[in-house]
Amino acid sequence: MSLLDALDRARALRPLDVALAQSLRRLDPETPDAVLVAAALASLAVAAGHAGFDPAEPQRLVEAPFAWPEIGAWRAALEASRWVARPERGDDESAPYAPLVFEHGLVYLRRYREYERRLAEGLRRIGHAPPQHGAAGADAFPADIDALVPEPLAPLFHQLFPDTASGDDAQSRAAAAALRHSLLLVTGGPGTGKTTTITRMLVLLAAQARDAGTPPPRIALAAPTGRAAERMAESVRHALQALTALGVDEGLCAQLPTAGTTLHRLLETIPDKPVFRRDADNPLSYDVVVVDEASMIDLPLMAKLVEAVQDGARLVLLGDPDQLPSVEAGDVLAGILGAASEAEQGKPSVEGDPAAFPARHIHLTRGYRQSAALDLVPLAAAVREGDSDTALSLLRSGELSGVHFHEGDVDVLQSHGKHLLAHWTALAEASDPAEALARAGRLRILTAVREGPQGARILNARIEELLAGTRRGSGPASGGSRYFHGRPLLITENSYRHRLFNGDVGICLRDDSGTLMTWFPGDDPRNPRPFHPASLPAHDSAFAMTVHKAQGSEFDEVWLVLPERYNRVLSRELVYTGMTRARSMLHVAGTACVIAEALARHAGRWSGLGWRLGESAWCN
Ligand SMILES: Nc1ncnc2c1ncn2[C@@H]1O[C@H](COP(=O)(O)OP(=O)(O)OP(=O)(O)O)[C@@H](O)[C@H]1O
Repeated sequence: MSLLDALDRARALRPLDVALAQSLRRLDPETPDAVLVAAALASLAVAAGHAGFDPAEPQRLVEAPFAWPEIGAWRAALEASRWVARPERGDDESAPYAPLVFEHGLVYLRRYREYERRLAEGLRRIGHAPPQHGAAGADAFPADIDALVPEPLAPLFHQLFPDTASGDDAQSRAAAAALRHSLLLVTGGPGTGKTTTITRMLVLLAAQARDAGTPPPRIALAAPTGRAAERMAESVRHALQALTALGVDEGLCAQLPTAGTTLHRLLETIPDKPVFRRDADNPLSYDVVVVDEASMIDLPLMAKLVEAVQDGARLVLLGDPDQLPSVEAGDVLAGILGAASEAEQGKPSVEGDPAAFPARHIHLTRGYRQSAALDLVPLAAAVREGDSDTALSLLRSGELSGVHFHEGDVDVLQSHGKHLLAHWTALAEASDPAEALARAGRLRILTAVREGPQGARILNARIEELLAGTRRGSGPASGGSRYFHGRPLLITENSYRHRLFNGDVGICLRDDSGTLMTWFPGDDPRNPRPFHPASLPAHDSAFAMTVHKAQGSEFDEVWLVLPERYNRVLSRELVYTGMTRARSMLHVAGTACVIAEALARHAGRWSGLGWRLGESAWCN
């Protein structure tokens, strides 16, 4: 039996992966099995979040033991195949007749290789163009931040960044760099001031335009999910309030947008098409595009975003590189950051050097949001570094304020049901939908997986049962309907018609007439938007949700529930992302063994973006 058939029989491949390989076999029955298997695995790799597949490590995709081709022979078969293109240079378009590309050790589906190439090209285009708004051209990192700030802006700069004088204020450094560079990456953990810094930078740009007598910069604030866009806009509004309180010119502050949008909305989706209205031929009419939660953006979306940024505009990407990468083919942020760091270390100046990747990367480390109630910093650092000994001893010590470890607890509903249930029953007692939504955000169970006893699906079903038990006898309307007063709902697909997006959470409540409606946050937090449950896009209960779905959200109290046994979705990024969703209290339930196994695993992805953006792309 061929390896392809063996993999298919063992259900190691998806039907789509097998269909791709079989179509190549049909078109050319002489196609070697090794090439067919590589095609199927390149397709499977995309579903697992990779851009391509490395034939040197097939077991990273398929754990079960198979007789994989010897790597030298496998590469030789790929190189000789008519189905496999081998572009000479990283920036050459690959031949359209070949469905596969073998490049820099990775086998790609052509479409994904092209996304990577187009993304690299787009990032270079943006980075190399001097920004139309603001001063262009600069030394990389002079010791004196003031040297980066044009003279007339200096007083405002010091008003916005009073700590600049200390010389090591990363926030002012980021803003000063942003004034001069078109492509800026600002990274840091939660609450390190990414949004605050960028808001101040945007005020500087507005001031610069005003001084120059040019129109104010057109600014877009966007994020991959509706919830993340909303949170970002909220942070911008807070930052602006703080600035006006500091005496910063209100007229300048008023020029900044105070609403965010999803990337899909920004780029303007076309129903049932994988392309957007906004693209290279019809670019976005913004001078500055600020995108939050960049770690969540997958390769195709990032490629399309970058292509739609007009010449001379700025692109500012904000994100936390230690969070989970996007579910879809990605780890795009990691690739860009890798190349940006190399560019910084290797080159004193990027101007005029076409080979260097022209991005500025500032990493913010000082946390400003830390609530006195939650001491997460040392634990998050140990998790990020994969140091399970330290993480476990911190968890066990009980010394971190607000952090509770329920070691070995595999059923939090059994052990802490009373506390948890009290929270959910209180949702039904809220005086109005806005209050109920605010209460719903106070506590959330986050799971690593969807299926299994510690998965979101079973936990939600059990919680519904428990709540039905508490409601029994409280009136005829409390019967067995899936939609009951006080049930929080999680939207699981984007619906532009409803303005509801994957990850949005609403709550079912009866209105004044007794009709059960589902309420979702609106533009005005005091006025949630009601929808009839039957009209909603795909949804689930939201008592418990996966860490993946919770990306971009925060809750006062998080219960991070890990599976009893190791599961391959576990990684240090997943644990870090789950923990850092907590604002004031974190509970971790799981075994030491599973935590150690999770922290040993890095959710890294196969991607060629790093080298493509680096110099090697130009001499491949
Ligand atoms: N330099 C500063 N001095 C004092 N407070 C600050 C400073 N920078 C940020 N903050 C405060 O820290 C909090 C978090 O800031 P901000 O929302 O900008 O962080 P963030 O990195 O964007 O967070 P997240 O990743 O959660 O979106 C805000 O309350 C903000 O006012």
